[in-house]
Amino acid sequence: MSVCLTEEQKRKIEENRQRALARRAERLAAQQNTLKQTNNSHSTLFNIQKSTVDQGALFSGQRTNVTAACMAPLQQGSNNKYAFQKTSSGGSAASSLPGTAENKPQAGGNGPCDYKVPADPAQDFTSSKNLTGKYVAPKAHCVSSVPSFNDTPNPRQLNPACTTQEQEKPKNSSYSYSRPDSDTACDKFTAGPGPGPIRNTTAISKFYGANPGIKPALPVSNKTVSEVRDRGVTGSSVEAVPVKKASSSTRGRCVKHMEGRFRVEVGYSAELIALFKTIPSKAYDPATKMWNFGLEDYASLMSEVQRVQSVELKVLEGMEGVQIAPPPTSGSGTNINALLAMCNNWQRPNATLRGRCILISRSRFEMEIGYHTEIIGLFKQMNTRNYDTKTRKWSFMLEDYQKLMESVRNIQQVEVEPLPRPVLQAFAPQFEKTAISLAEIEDVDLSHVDSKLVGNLMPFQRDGVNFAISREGRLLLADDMGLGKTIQAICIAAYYRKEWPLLVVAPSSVRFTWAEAFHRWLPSLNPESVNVIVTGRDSQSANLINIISFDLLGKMDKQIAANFKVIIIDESHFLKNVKTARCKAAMPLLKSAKRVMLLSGTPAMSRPAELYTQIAAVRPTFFPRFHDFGIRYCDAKQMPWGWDYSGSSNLNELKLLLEESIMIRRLKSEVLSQLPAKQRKMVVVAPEGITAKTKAALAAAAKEMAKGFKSKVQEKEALLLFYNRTAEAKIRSVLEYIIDLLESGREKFLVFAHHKLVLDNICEELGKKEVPYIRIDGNTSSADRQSLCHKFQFSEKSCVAVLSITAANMGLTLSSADLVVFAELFWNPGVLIQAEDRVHRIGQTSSVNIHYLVAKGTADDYLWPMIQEKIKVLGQAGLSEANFSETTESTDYFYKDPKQKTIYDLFQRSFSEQGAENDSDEALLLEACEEVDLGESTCGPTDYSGNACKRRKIDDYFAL
Ligand SMILES: Nc1ncnc2c1ncn2[C@@H]1O[C@H](COP(=O)(O)OP(=O)(O)OP(=O)(O)O)[C@@H](O)[C@H]1O
Repeated sequence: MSVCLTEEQKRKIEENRQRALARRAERLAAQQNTLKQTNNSHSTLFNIQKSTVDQGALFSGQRTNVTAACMAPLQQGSNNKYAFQKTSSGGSAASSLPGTAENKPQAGGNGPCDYKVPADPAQDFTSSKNLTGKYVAPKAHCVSSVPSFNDTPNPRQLNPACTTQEQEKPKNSSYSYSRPDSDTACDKFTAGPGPGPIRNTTAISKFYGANPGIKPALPVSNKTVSEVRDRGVTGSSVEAVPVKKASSSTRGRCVKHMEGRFRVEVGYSAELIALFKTIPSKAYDPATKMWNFGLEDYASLMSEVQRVQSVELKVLEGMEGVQIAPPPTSGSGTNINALLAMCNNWQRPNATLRGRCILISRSRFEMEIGYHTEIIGLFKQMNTRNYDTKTRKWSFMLEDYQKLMESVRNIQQVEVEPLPRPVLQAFAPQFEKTAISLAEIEDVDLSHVDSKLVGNLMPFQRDGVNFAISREGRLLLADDMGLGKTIQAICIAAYYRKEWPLLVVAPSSVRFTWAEAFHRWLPSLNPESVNVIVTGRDSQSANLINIISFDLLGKMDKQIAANFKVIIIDESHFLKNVKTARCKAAMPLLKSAKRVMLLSGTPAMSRPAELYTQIAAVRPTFFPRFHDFGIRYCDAKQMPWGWDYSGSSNLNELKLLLEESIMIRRLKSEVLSQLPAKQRKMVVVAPEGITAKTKAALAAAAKEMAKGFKSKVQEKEALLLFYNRTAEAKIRSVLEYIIDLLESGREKFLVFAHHKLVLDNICEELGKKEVPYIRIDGNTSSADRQSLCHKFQFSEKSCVAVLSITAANMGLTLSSADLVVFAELFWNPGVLIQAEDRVHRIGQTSSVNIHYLVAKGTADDYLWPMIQEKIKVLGQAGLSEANFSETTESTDYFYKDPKQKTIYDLFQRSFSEQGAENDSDEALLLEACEEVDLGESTCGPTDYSGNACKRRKIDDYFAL
C-alpha cells in the first residue's frame, strides 16, 4: 500500500497554511493602518479596496498575463475542439469543432452558428455556436517611456496593434468604423448601482527615462527611490516631490533580472503585490518567488511604490539618473456626470479624422488617433501625458480625460469616441481622484453565518466573499477550477439569508453535490429545507433552498421562479448563448433578482461574445444592447449577411472593467500556498441516470445480499455482482459528468474505472466527441504504457487518460494533469491513493483535485463510508493522510437502516477483514472481480453460467 504523504510533507503543508494565515493577519493589520492613514473623511464605500488576486501570489503564483485573469481559455487559445450535442438531461451549451463545415459562417445564413445581427443591430444578442474557433490574441499592452516629454514624436498613425510602423502625415480617418445608428445604448442608459468600492490606483503619473538606453546621471549606488528623488537628479523636466518614508518596515531592492527586465527583492507586503499586479509587464517567477518587470515600467512602478508607506526600495543599479515622479494627489474636480454626457452625440458625420479612447490601466487611458498637429499640441498641454516611443501612442491619467476630451471636441472635423459609459462609471473615483490606493476590501461581518463555514474559509475565499458583498451580492466569481467557488457562494448566499428563498441552478450532474455542500457548510439549516428539483413536478413548489438543473429551469412555475431574490448559477458559461432555452429562462430571473452569483472557472471559452449574457445577468445596465458590447469588445464587422461578432477587441479594457466592477478571478497558481496538496470531492451523481431495468437489477442484487447466505462463496459472489451492477448503473451519469467537465474547460484529466464496460463506454464517448484520450488497462503492454504516458504528459491539447484502477494505479507519471476522477469506487483505499498519486507526485506544481463519483442506491453507499473509515484507521496508525474524510464531503447523505447495515457489515467483512489480509488474497479478488462479466442485468446474482473459468477464480478466492 502506498503512503501518500510523509510526515515531513504533512508538516510542510501545515507550515504553509500557517504562513498563509499569518500573512493574512499581517495584511489585515496593514489594511487597518493604511485605511486610517489614507483618508478618514471618505465614506466606508471608498475605503473598501481591492481584495482580489493579490495575497499568496508573491510566494507561489506564476505569471499572470494580461488576459489570463479575465479569459484564461481565450488567452491560451483554448478551443472547444469537440462537438457537444447533449441529449441527456444534463444540458449542454453548443460549442463545436472549429473549422468544421457545420461551424463555418454561412453567407446570408441566419443559423444558430452565427454571431451576427442580420437586420437590426439594435436587437439583442443573437449568438450561438463557435464559428471558426479562431482566437485573435489580445493586442499587447504597450506602455513605455520617453527620455523627455519635450520629444516630439514622428507623425503617427492610429495603430491598434501597437506596431511601430512609420506613418504618413497627415493621415485622415485612419481609424474608422461606422455605428449602425445613432440611437446608442448611451442614450438609453440608466445608471446602474454604481461602480462599487474602488480598488487600487495605478498612479503611473509620468514615465521617465526608464528605457535601457538612458545613461545614469549618478554613479551606481544603493540609493532608495526617495533618496534619488531627493537629490533632484536629471532626466526629466517634471519636478519630483521628495517623500522620505520614516516608517518603512519592509526594505527591498530592485535588481537587474534579464535582458530588459528587473526584479524586486523584497519581503511580503500585500499592498505591494497589489501594486505589482497593476504593472503591465509584470511576471512572477515561482522558482525564486519574485516578481520581475520590464524596464519600461521601472519609473511608474517606483512612482507608485511611494504610496506604500511600509515599503522602501533601493533603486536599480544603473537607473539612479531616472527621476521618479511623485504619485498624483487627489482632487481634480472632474465631474463624472459631465463625462457621461460626453457619451452622447460624439459622432461627427463629416469628420476627416477619427479616433477613440481606450482604457489601458486602472488609472490611464490612451487616445488612438491619426496625426494632427493641433491635437499633438493639446496632448503636450496635459500634465500626465506619456508618449510611448514603441507604440507611438499617447496616454494620460484619467484625471486629464475631461480636459482633453473637451479640448479635442473643439477641433473641427475631428471625432473621438469616448470611453464607454460602463468604464466611466466603474472608474468614476479614478476620474475624480477620490480613489484610495492599494488597501483592500474590509472584512465584512459574517457573524450571522454558520461558524463552521466561516471558520473554514481560506484567506483568498474570505476575500472573495468580501468582494461579493462589496458588489452588493452581484458578481461573476471566476476563480480557477477547484478553488472552492461553492463554499464562497454558499457563504455569500448565507450572508443574504434574510432574502431567501434561494435558487441554485447547476448542471444536472452536480445538483446533489450542491445539496451535500449546503448540509456540510450550513449545519444550522434544517435538512428538510434543501430541495433538489428532479422532475418538472417538483418545480411547482419551492423550499428555502432549491437546486435545479438548467434544463428544468424553463419548466419551473413562473410565479414561483419570480420569488427568488438570491440566485446562484453554477457553471454560468452554460448561459453563453442567448438563444438557448436555458438562457431565455434564466435571464429574466437574474435581472430581477437582488443577488446574483455566477460561478464559472471559464466564463468565456473562446471569444468575448460569450461573456455578454453573463455580464448582462450581473449588471443589466452596463450594455443594454449587445451591439454596443460587440462593437467595443468583439471587433464587430458588418458583413454582407449582417454583423459578425465572433472577433475580439480591447480585451485589456474589458478585463479592467470586469475586475473593477463585477468579476473576481484567482488562478490556482496565485493561491497555491493556501491550498492543500490534494482536495478530494465526493460528487453525488444523479440517480435518474440509472435506468429502471438497472435499478431493478441493483435492487435484486441488494436484496440478495441482505437476506443472508448459506456459504461464504455465495455471499461474496452476491457482493461482486452488486459491485458490477453498480458499474452498469453509473455509466450514464459518469459519461455526463465527464462531458460536463470537458465543457467547463477541463482539458487534461485522469478517469479511473474498474470494469471494462465502464472503460469501454468512456472511451467510446470520448471518441464520439473527438476528444483525444489514452487508455491504459490490463491489456496494455509495458512499452505502450510509457509511450501513452509520454503522449499524455506532453499533449498540449485536451487529453483524457482513461485508466484501470487495478492495472494503472502504479508506476505511471501523469503529473501534467491536476484532476483525477474516480468513475468507480474501490474498496482498497491504498489502491485509490496510489491511483491519485499518478498526478500527485514529483513534477506536480499545483494542488490536485480528486473527484469521487458516488451513486446513491448502489454499492457506493457502502464502499464510500468503508473507504473513509479504512483511511482513518491508516491515518491514526500514521500510514496515510489522516484527513481523507476531512477533506471530502460528508457522508451523512446515506442513511443506514437495519437492512443497509447488514449489507455494510457484509462489505466490511468481505473487503476489509479477509480481502486485504495479504497481497495474494487481494490479487485473487481483484482478478476475480475484473473477470466477472456484467452480463444481462436480468441475470440472477449468482448466475455465472457459461464462464466456468471465472467462476473458478471466484471460488478459489473465497476458498482461501
Ligand atoms: N475552505 C475549504 N475547506 C474545506 N474544503 C474546501 C474548502 N474550499 C474548497 N474545498 C473543497 O475543495 C473541493 C473543490 O471545491 P469546489 O467544488 O467548490 O471548487 P470549484 O471552484 O467549484 O471547482 P469547479 O470549477 O471545478 O467546480 C471541494 O471538495 C470542496 O469541498
